[in-house]
Amino acid sequence: MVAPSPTSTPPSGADSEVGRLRSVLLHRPGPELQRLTPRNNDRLLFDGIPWVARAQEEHDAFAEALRARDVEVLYLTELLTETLAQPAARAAVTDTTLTGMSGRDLGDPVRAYLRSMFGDASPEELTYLLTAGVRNDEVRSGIATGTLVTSLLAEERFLVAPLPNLLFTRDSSVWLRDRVAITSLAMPARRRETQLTELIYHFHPRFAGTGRIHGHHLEHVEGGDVLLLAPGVIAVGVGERTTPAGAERLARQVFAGGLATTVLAVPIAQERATMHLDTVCTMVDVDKVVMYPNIADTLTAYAVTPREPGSPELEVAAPEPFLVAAAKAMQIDTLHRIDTGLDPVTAEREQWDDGNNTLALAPRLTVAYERNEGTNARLEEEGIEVIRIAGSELGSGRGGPRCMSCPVSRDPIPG
Ligand SMILES: NC(=O)NCCC[C@H](N)C(=O)O
Repeated sequence: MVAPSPTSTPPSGADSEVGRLRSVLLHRPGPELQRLTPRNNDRLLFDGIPWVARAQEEHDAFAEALRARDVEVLYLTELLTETLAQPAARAAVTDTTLTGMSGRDLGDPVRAYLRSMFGDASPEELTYLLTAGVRNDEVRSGIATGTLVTSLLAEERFLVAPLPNLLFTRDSSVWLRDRVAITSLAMPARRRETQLTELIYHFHPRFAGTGRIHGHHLEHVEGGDVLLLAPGVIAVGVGERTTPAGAERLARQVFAGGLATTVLAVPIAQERATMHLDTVCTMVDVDKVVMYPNIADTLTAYAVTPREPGSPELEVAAPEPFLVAAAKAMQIDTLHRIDTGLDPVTAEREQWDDGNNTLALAPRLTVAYERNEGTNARLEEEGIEVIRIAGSELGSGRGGPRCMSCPVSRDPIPG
């Protein structure tokens, strides 16, 4: 059994996008990516079949770039394995994986077989089963009783689905000040991810005492839609993933918890290219965003505030241009915009390749994919230091440095 690591520094959470990054949760791509095939990649939300060894090299270089700037890197699978050393955690994850919606297609004999497979597995093996999934042919040969499920389902059909999008740790939890929000993912291929993040935050000693909000069973909210524009000001994209009801629920919770005073609900097109707000806009300084110019002039925001301090009733203002509403809520004169690319075609290409999806390590210091040369050059012209990373394979899941990271501790921004 793996002993849980001792509680080190309790996470302080984050109240901005650009405060000095101290600790971050990543997921090194692993065997779950080996499960992608040309027949299932669309359903599993990948645009192609990544070369896994190269994706791991790219990811290791990303993690090393963070460590070189004194950022602590936590790995999701390590935390999960440590969590699974606890019998209560194993029991909880076995139930959520094999019963309810996730286990709906199993039938009793297969469920019982998988239950005993999970029960016999070491924490490392269980982590593997939970992330890489279990295919029918991996069960069919071992199961003793006759079952229609293993007989009729195709060999390559997953009985426990693989989770290739674990790579994008941004989406499955988000820290709001010292509280962590367990999100609720909209796409069926990703729903189980938050069962795992919820398990880690609930059971791992490192997070003992951390307050949690939201939950995987509530209205859809994805972390890629949540931008901490300034302390107390949160923008929430509402589109393909986060629903209006999700944004509304999150607003109520952050107001009730004293975590924010304004939430800006930002409608974004319900398309794959703009699946999250952080695919079109991320912060690179306390008053600067890198933004997709083709939508910059039409993006709007509805400012949501509590009707009275402490009241669960909300006041929803009329929509305003996003940059105007954001600057007003942040109490600054202007939220400056740096465009992705100089012309609409370069902008569209680089937006698609996650040129907007940057991860700030501090004000004016950001990590970006090297391939987005136009955008990176513009960032540097504006005084932003860009740490370039390779992402030819990582990018096949359509996510950049921000999507691949969940900040667990950031310093407050210097006053
Ligand atoms: N915040 C993000 O934009 N995350 C990227 C998620 C990509 C993943 N393949 C998905 O479609 O959900």
